[in-house]
Amino acid sequence: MQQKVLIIEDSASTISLLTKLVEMAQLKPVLATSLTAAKHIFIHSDPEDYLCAIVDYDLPDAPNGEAIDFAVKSYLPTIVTTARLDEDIRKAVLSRDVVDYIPKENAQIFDYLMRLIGRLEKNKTTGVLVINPKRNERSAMAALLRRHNFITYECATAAQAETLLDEHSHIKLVFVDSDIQDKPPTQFVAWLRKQYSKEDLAIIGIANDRNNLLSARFIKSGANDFVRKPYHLEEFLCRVNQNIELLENVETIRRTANTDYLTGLPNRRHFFYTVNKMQRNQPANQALALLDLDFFKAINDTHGHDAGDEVLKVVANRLAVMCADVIIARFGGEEFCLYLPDTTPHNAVSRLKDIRHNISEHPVKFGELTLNVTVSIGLTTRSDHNIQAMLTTADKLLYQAKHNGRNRVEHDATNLN
Ligand SMILES: Nc1nc2c(ncn2[C@@H]2O[C@H](COP(=O)(O)OP(=O)(O)OP(=O)(O)O)[C@@H](O)[C@H]2O)c(=O)[nH]1
Repeated sequence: MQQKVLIIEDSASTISLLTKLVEMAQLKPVLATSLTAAKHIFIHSDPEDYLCAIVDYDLPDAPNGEAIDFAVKSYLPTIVTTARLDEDIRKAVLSRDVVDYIPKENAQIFDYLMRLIGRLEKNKTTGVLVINPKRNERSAMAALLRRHNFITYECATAAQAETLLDEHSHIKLVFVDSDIQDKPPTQFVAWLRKQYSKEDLAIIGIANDRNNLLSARFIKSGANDFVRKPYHLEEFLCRVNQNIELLENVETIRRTANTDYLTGLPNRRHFFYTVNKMQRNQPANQALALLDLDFFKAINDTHGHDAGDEVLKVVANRLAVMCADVIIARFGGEEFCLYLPDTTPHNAVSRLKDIRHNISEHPVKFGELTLNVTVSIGLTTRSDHNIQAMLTTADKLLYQAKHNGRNRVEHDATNLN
């Protein structure tokens, strides 16, 4: 279900801007121009339907942030907007459990709001671990992170942290306080860094002002960043967001580099990376198949390149659905490669025959057209081969399949019992 954002705002120009931003984020704006109206709307709603509330500090019936209290009490992650921002208002806003505040100074600041809304959505699946022996400090930090929808974990020692990291792979950020007792903190950071790369886990060191040199020591030991205590809420949140966004950007680049743009399947590069890793376990049985569409050029020539693209996407999707347990890649053009670990020759042959059959029996629809598609398959089940040798063998068998009339599987399995 599309999540909603409650906007409590009385300025027409801000309402129009916020409504557009919320819609751009694929969310549904629900508008109230006063606190009374907001109460009326919200009484019939479930807080779970709302991602957050964007609340004006100064409303005609709530001039001193009373609407913020209403949103916070209603369990809505609350972002405050304000036309005036003096020190008293800043303090008044930050004394409440808000996500953040946005001064309505210029249009640029609304980019920040967009990012903030996007983060609230993404943070729901991101874990953050706070390691600090002082319960009050770590609970306060975890509560702050929860306001931003992070899944939080807390512990007092390095040993407990190791267990939590083992158990929860969605932990992407760790705060290591310099006061941990069971290990020297920088040594613990260095140990963590050996287990988790900078692209997989962000580490932020945290210490109080007296330890001037600690920031450098933390970072030299492998921390991504450092926060000095006592911290300003604004700086703390900026650092959290920056570090998390960096991890996400690396993940996006990684995914893009490993994925075929048209079909969404892994590409050749990723295929080799994954298969080489799996081969280290020396599987007893393995099979490799090359699958090539027949007379594909004719589809392009007769019906156009878009029709050809559609055929590639549909076949790729069918392969992905039929072979969820198999490593599949688009090797280029109209050729796909399948690696079947721990599969007996008998099963490999039978599965590839099923795939051939399925593709030939289910034509691809493209607009008004119905396109008959067949594939030729070369399959090797000689598991003593290395992957390069298996590819060469599968390629020869594929050539035979083409030569022997197409729409067939050629394989080298001898014992099919
Ligand atoms: N639409 C589309 N066509 C592609 C893509 N990549 C390669 N092709 C086309 O795929 C066709 C492959 O043609 P051929 O190598 O002659 O193979 P074929 O027509 O399938 O013939 P056989 O393999 O011998 O059965 C060429 O026309 C390429 O331009 C793509 O991403 N999209």
